[in-house]
Amino acid sequence: MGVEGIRVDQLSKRYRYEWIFRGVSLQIAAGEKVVITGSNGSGKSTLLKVLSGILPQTDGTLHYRFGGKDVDIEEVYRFLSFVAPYMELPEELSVRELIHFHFQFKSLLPGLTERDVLAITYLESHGDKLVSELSSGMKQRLKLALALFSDVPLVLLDEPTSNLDLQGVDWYLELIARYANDRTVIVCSNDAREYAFCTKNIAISVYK
Ligand SMILES: Nc1ncnc2c1ncn2[C@@H]1O[C@H](COP(=O)(O)OP(=O)(O)OP(=O)(O)O)[C@@H](O)[C@H]1O
Repeated sequence: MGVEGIRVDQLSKRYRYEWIFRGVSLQIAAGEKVVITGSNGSGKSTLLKVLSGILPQTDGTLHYRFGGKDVDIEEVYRFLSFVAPYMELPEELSVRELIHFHFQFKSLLPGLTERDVLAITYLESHGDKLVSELSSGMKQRLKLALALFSDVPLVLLDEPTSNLDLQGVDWYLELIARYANDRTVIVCSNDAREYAFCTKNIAISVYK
């Protein structure tokens, strides 16, 4: 029986002739908090996308085990939520509609309601606004809340505090502490504040 979490063996990714990372082997246990660090353009987002199953690797293998079962790479999206600057929200829905829509596909964490999601994101008075009408910080809070309030074992966060002010960063850290305790979190970041809770560091430069 495998260990709960993610196991990666000799993972490599190349875009045309450019190797982005080579020979990444690691084990991420269930509940572990991991940060991927590296300079701009070093491959953090690429590694996160490969770990999520969105992007195919060039070489190597990925094994996922969640809820006591091995999970196929094609099915892994069901077990994760993903926040990234390059992932857009549907702009034509209202905030309330988007929350309702999202939680038809992912279960809400037990004990929470869609109304709680609005309240916790401080968007109660903006529920009828279109997503396109939100400020960039409001959109980021909404993205983070949809991801962290989804009942999934794996949360992937690429630059989670982009567009957040200092208060927003504190809000995000509280959310992680309160709702992500028992879940695996992988953060791509170069901002120490947003990964202070991480206990394992994957430095992309090691795999060049
Ligand atoms: N779809 C693509 N096709 C070809 N090359 C790509 C593609 N996506 C990314 N790259 C290249 O892969 C390298 C790593 O990009 P990536 O976005 O993973 O870096 P990053 O560490 O997340 O950067 P940043 O800190 O700026 O967000 C860059 O050289 C980039 O140009």
